[in-house]
Amino acid sequence: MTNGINTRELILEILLEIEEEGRHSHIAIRNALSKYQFLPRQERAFITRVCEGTLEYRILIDYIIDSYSKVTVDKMKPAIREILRSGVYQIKFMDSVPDSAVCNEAVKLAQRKGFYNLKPFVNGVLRTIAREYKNLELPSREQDLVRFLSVKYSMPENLVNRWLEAYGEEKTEMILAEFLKEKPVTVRCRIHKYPQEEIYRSLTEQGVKVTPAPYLSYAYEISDYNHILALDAFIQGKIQVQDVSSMLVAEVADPKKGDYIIDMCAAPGGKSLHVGDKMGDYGTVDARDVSQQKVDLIEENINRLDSINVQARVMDATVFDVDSELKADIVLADVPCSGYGVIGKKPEIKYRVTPQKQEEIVILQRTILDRAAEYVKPGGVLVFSTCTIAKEENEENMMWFMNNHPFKLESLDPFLPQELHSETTALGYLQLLPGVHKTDGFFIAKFRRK
Ligand SMILES: C[S@@+](CC[C@H](N)C(=O)[O-])C[C@H]1O[C@@H](n2cnc3c(N)ncnc32)[C@H](O)[C@@H]1O
Repeated sequence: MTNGINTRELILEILLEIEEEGRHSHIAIRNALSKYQFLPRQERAFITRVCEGTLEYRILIDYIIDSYSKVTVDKMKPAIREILRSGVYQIKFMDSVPDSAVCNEAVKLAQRKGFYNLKPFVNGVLRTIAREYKNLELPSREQDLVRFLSVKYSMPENLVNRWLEAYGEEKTEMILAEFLKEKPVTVRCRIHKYPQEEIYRSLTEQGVKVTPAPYLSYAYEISDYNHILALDAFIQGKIQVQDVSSMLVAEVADPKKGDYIIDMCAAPGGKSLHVGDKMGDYGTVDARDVSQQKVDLIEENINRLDSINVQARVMDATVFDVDSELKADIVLADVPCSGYGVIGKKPEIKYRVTPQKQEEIVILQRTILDRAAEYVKPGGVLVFSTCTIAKEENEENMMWFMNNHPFKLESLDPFLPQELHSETTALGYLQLLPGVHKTDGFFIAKFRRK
């Protein structure tokens, strides 16, 4: 309890918002924490870790609970289920909290939420688990590889199956393990405007731990700070939060001063602002997204970065815009996708995509690619990207695009660091896999109009 706020209750509220109302975890956590700005850093870190960890390890946690509880997780009331899940997460993964404290807090919370009768149940299940979980065996790897990987790495079986098929056992296990590792935040330094040493100094003077990010010299990984909104380098628009994989899009697009660039799906503006920066104060980036709410996010970033060559507007990328026909030097199609590449940062994604939704996503992506193709001027470039590792959204869409539009793939190698060069990058595309590469899962293909 701090300043009248009960930490466990806040955790329960956040988890219910994510599980019951379908809110994205990072948004639910951010909203809750910004309501209670006065919470000390340690408490904020605890709340964030328990919420993220409970979600990340949900399948393993449910396997543990179901092994010791008479009532299975799927039959429990949502609040009791989340109290138990977050309790098991703390017992299994957080040495800093004594098991007895976890049990006591969970029982008190159940009572406060009106489940007086269930106090003995919560107490019994958690105390048994605390005593015995170390003896519990995982499903047998030899008898059922998919189930084993699913429980060990908390990944739904259908996704494990698909990745085993696409990438084989070794890479799949690397990907699964990587998703569970904690990730630092990556930022792009706006070196065209501010010397990198000045940015480094500003961050470290505020106590931030700064380390070089992989692949790009102007990217840093930052940690050990309370709130990014309080960092001078952020407030002054000297840095932009962005994964290195996403920064590679602007590298590959290779804009020239004065280019006209259409970003079909731009919010919150990461790639638009990056290509804008690469053109100095020249050229125009026409940053579009489907709703005013999304465009507001782009505008917030344009204002913070004081960018003069990026303009945001509402435009549905599936609808043909006659005024854009054959006009753009570069079109960015960073299409909506299943997001499997960023499961490490947004763990709820793994529980949400169904086969039907997967098919709908591919149809939407192809519609946007059809429109994007129409806006590229002869000799111009289309960069297609996603933050997923699903083949149907990446390589299969790329092949489909080549068969249906007068474009050819173009090598990415001149724009990528040597260590990312491969047979496919020489052809014109790159599939980044978490654990195999040092970034989120991400796909980039570069096409030039014939
Ligand atoms: C992967 S995100 C884009 C990230 C962005 N390019 C960046 O680097 O910050 C995909 C975006 O597609 C947008 N979107 C979804 N459907 C769309 C449509 N029909 N037209 C335009 N944008 C759409 C979503 O609102 C979302 O902002």
